Amino acid sequence: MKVIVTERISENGIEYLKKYVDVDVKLGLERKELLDIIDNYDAIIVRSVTKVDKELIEKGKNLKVIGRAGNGVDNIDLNTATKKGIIVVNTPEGNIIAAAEHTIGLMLSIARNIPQAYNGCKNGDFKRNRYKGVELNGKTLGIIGLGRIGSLVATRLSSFNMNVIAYDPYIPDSRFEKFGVQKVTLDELLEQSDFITIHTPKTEETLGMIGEKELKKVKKGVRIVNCARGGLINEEALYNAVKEGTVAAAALDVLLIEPVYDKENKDFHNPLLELPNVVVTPHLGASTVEAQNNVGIEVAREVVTALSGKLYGNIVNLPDVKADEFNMLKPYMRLCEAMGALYYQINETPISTVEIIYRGKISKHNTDIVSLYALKGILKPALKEGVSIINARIRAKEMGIEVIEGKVEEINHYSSLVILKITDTKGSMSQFAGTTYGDEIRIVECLGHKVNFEPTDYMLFVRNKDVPGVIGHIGNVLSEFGINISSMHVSPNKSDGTALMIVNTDKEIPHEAVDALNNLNSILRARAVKAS
Ligand SMILES: NC(=O)C1=CN([C@@H]2O[C@H](COP(=O)(O)OP(=O)(O)OC[C@H]3O[C@@H](n4cnc5c(N)ncnc54)[C@H](O)[C@@H]3O)[C@@H](O)[C@H]2O)C=CC1
Ligand SMILES: O=C(O)C(=O)COP(=O)(O)O
Repeated sequence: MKVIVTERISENGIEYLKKYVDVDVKLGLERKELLDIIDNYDAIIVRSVTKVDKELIEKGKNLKVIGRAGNGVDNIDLNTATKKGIIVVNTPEGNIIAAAEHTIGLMLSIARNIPQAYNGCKNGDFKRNRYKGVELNGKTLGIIGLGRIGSLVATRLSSFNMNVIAYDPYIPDSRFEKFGVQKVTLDELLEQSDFITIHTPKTEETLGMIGEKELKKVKKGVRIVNCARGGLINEEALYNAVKEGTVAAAALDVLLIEPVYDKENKDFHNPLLELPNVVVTPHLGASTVEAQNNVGIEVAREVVTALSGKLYGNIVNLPDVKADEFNMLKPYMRLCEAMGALYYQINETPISTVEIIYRGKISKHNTDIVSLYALKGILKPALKEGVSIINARIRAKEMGIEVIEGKVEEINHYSSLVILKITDTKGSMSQFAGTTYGDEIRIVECLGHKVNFEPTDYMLFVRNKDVPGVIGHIGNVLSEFGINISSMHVSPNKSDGTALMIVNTDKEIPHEAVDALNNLNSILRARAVKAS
């Protein structure tokens, strides 16, 4: 496996990668050079500069993993990566302390005019009254986005005796309580805060979320910090608000358009830099020895794990599963993939709805990843290599399939059961249900029949007349092709005189054998099927 690293990550990360894969560290590549060579690589590792956009991903024909040595993934086209079944991993925890501490550093800087005073000193200006600042003590701090970094800032600045309020519509009240932060609306935050800091990711929704309209609502003299992403606070609106004096000062670690770091940037210009009370740092939030050691080694581990096909860890485009929960869910993943795989092997009609119902103990777990395996199983016979668990949900949606998931704690007989109800476009429903015993998986209901079989790679599904001698006929045909039966399950349907027979065999059943079976009078329909 070959991995390209396009931005500086720590040596410990590179050393780790070298133990498992071929690594090319190519810093400062021009965009065109990267586009030309990307198809040589199975994985790419970047920080915030390399734009892993649609064009690059599409050129990376062999890409399986995109690793982000850091937190924000807005430089990666997640949609295209997901559609292509490429795993995107990041290191969301490794640099959050660094980012929180930098935020606080910036806040103190603009409270006390430290950068300006330092510059003044360098130029022989010791006039203290020019740099009189304000204290954080007793002031109201408004945090937009109370996630990992926002909450670190909250707890640290509470000890400065700040009154901390926050706006974050996506988290439960318990998170505000946990950090001793008052939950407010965005308008309340704007109206009440003496200091505002923003810690949301950059998304379509958050880009420009603090604009002209919002800056009209702030307390006069507010100080604002942005150590998240450039443009979350509209730069033109901020410029005007600082110029007018509504905003007393701003500190930005990030800009909407950032020059390429570590290169000369003669053309770089941003009007905000002309304002004496705006302080800018060159995206330094994650630049500490500790944070870079953390994210370097973490990204290396994540990429190696993902390349080896293990689907847990910080996978951005998969549900969050920890290694121990992943191991516990593994048999259910196999079970659901196998149950799903049966549908298109024994039906032709396109699907309109897939219902996945988790009953019993399994219902208490986060089963999102199990559902992805069910969808992958269902779509695999139709899409072959074009579907993976990364893109299964998108592919299902593209095919017009509605996916419904349900959980019911109550259960009889089994400790856990997963039920798969697949409704086709003509309105008929095929139902499968299965359970696990330790690592073993069993399908216990199939198309209205109570059964009990292990889905394996070589199986025969037979609908036959429920008459004596059919088992012998099937045995004879298979033996003519040198195929051994390893187990057999028969489930008669008393009402119509037919039976469903599931036969597990020791090798693949060729077309000729299936044709021979279908020619038997007692057999209504025989199909060779696979569990995956
Ligand atoms: N300057 C730097 O070097 C660094 C910058 N960052 C940036 O910081 C961002 C935040 O990082 P984390 O705290 O780890 O992310 P996180 O995902 O833990 O927290 C983000 C929070 O923002 C909230 N949020 C999302 N949309 C919102 C909206 N419209 N209004 C209010 N809240 C909203 C979410 O509910 C979540 O609680 C990253 O996405 C990255 O862009 C991260 C590390 C270093
Ligand atoms: O981790 C993040 O989101 C950052 O913004 C840090 O970016 P960097 O890796 O220092 O280019």
